[in-house]
Amino acid sequence: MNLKDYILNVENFPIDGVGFKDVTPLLNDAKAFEFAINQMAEFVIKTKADVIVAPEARGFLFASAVAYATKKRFVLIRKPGKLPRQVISVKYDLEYGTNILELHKNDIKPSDKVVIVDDVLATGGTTEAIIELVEKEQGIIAGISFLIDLESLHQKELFKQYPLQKILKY
Ligand SMILES: O=P(O)(O)OC[C@H]1O[C@H](OP(=O)(O)OP(=O)(O)O)[C@H](O)[C@@H]1O
Ligand SMILES: Nc1ncnc2[nH]cnc12
Repeated sequence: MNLKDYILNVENFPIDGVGFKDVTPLLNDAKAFEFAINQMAEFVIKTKADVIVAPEARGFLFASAVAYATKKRFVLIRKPGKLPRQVISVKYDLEYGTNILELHKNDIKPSDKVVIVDDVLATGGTTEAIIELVEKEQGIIAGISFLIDLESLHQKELFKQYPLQKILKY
């Protein structure tokens, strides 16, 4: 199966100059979604991580399915004001704007082995923010899995110090 057949490029969304990778056709196809989740799950098992961490909103779609498939704990990273208990926060830059991400305090325990799952790697700002949040809680990054890598938007070596999965490259 060629998963690229299920990713649409939408020009000038959400702002002029951005080529937006729309993953909804992949989610709309049960076999394509299963195929993608199985590849991510294989990678997550190899990392021997204890915890899967992912950012809202699209990250949740993939990470919760991978957490279910691998029987791993799932910890949420959310945009500001969404998590009800005490949080730690970081600010970061996106391909289209800036953002803040938050993690519930104590969701990650010291020495937890953490794998980050997300749909798209663009500038890497989101993932860098997640790494900062995890490391503030003394978690250890055991791997990072992306469905899509937009290679022109970041340096080639980005995150190479970690076990890294990039299923589709553009
Ligand atoms: O590598 P980066 O430049 O940080 O970009 C990648 C992030 O951007 C998208 O999320 P977005 O913040 O658009 O939120 P959404 O999932 O709620 O649409 C995507 O799901 C990644 O999390
Ligand atoms: N070009 C893009 N397409 C889809 N998601 C993104 N997140 C950041 N940049 C993106």
